[in-house]
Amino acid sequence: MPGLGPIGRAALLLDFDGTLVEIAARPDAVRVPPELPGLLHRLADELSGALAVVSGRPLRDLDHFLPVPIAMAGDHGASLRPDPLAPALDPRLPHAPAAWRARAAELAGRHPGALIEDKEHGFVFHYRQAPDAGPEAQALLASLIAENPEAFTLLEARMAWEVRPRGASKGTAVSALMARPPFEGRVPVFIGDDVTDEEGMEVARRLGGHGLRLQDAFGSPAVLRDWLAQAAAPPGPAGTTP
Ligand SMILES: O=P(O)(O)OC[C@H]1O[C@H](O[C@H]2O[C@H](CO)[C@@H](O)[C@H](O)[C@H]2O)[C@H](O)[C@@H](O)[C@@H]1O
Repeated sequence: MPGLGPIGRAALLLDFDGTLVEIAARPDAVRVPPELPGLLHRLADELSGALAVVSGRPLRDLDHFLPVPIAMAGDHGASLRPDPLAPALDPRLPHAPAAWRARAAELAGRHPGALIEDKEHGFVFHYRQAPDAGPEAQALLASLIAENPEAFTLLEARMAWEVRPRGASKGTAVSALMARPPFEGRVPVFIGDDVTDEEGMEVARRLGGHGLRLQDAFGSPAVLRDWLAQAAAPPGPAGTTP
């Protein structure tokens, strides 16, 4: 990738869905290339640990898809685990009322293909396989959030609407990561594909780094993975991580 300077000074902050892996029909149908976890592990080693996946996904999903000890921020910054070997930090954010989720589930039940994904503090209404449900879901969730707009906000994602607590975002995750070793003092490079990534990109730029939109800088997750593979040390014998 042109113009970023030596990779060794960077702190890499990578979105997951649509950036490291291609978008799939459902959240659980995402395909992780078998070499990706090992590649991220090697890159993290190369950067003395200054690599984090910063995702809207819960940490449990990230651990499932990427079973390697790297820093992670999940739930759009609401779950932060800067030290891969320590428990996640507890940001004390509010939890969306069960009644809101029940109303959303009732709407999803009327639209075959729509589904609800639970998060630690909120939930997502996915309509990729039920596109007609999108506007109705947006209206319903906006009306629910209007009951407590100081605590929750509605986030537009790719063919999905997410009820998210205020007080955390990919921007807050980037700030928190960059304020501590091994990220501190490095040049943040945030790479994402979605509107939900813009706050992360903005903070990376504000800190003197780069906020890159995958579509403009790489074109596709496969091209990004190739670039990361070139930046990483080669795998050890039989594909093991050195
Ligand atoms: O921040 P990210 O790592 O990009 O996560 C954003 C959301 O990604 C997932 O949903 C999206 O990807 C699904 C699988 O490709 C796709 O089916 C769905 O339509 C997309 O919205 C994930 O399910 C969410 O929890 C993340 O917040």
